[in-house]
Amino acid sequence: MSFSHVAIIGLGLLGGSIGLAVRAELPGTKTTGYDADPDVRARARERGLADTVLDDPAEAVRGADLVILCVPVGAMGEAARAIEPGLSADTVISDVGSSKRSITDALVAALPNHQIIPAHPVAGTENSGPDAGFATLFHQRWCIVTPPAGADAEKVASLVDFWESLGALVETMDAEHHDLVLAVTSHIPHLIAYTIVGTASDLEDVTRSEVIKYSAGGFRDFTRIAASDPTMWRDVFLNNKDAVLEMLDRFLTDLALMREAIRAGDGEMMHDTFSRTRAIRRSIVALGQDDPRPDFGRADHE
Ligand SMILES: NC(=O)C1=CN([C@@H]2O[C@H](COP(=O)(O)OP(=O)(O)OC[C@H]3O[C@@H](n4cnc5c(N)ncnc54)[C@H](O)[C@@H]3O)[C@@H](O)[C@H]2O)C=CC1
Ligand SMILES: O=C(O)C(=O)Cc1ccc(O)cc1
Repeated sequence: MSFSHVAIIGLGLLGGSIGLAVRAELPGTKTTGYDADPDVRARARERGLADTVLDDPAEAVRGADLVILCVPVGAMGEAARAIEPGLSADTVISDVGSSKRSITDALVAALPNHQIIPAHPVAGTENSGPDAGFATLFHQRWCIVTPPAGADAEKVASLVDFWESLGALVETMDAEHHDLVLAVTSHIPHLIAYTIVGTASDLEDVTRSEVIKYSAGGFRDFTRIAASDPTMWRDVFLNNKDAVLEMLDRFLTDLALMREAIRAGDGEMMHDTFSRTRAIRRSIVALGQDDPRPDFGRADHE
């Protein structure tokens, strides 16, 4: 069964991209949308991020067979409560949040009588808001679906089909495993970027203009990630606390080993580690999972 009416709650980067992608890839599917911010709703109408943008969350989901919540992780429960009056009994409720365990709990608590099938398209940029979305965001990107125990298999299959239609590669796993994997592949890298850019800008003997001027090195890549939305990332760390702390402990142990290698002049240890990590990068490139688009990450890229 394919979905005929998709409602999108939150019309920023992810919600806007879903709306544009549905129009491009599933032209027979109707989209409606809502955002809590009236300025975002106005911009979403101008850009046509959904066929119809409504001023009321319950009206935005009325008649939809799939609702996708595209709001910050910490706002999922509130957004779910606001749509409840407009839902039908068999509407599938999904989301795109970057962590999964706490969102699943919040959605099940808010909508205990509905089919909740959370998902996380591992696709994004450092840009946010209604101008940031683009139709090809999900092409050749993983989307991880995390069905809770007892989820309706047919509805899970429909959600998998939906994401594949938007160009994504889909994997299913449980929410706990998702949170652990994403802690190390996404959440901690963002934490490192936020921290190193903060450290550099706090240095008293390096001026701000020097930080900007000489940022052509590895630092420049960190500044892109450190420009990501503060509300979104605050919510990720508040909601994936256990997995992030577990992976952060491991990372800090490895960082301390690296500090000791530098202190002891242990070039062999450094060379071994850097060779291993270079091989990881090369296997990612060989799998075609780096992004060949030179301007990927820019909202105006299409
Ligand atoms: N930015 C990224 O690269 C990625 C983000 N995600 C996840 O997607 C979700 C959305 O992120 P973005 O689209 O980047 O954020 P965004 O900031 O571009 O858009 C979020 C929108 O939600 C609206 N909103 C907030 N609370 C609301 C509520 N209660 N009801 C209705 N609208 C509400 C905001 O006004 C905003 O327009 C987050 O949960 C994030 O973790 C997932 C993959 C990638
Ligand atoms: O822009 C980047 O480098 C990202 O890492 C985008 C991103 C951010 C959050 C996610 O949950 C998934 C992807």
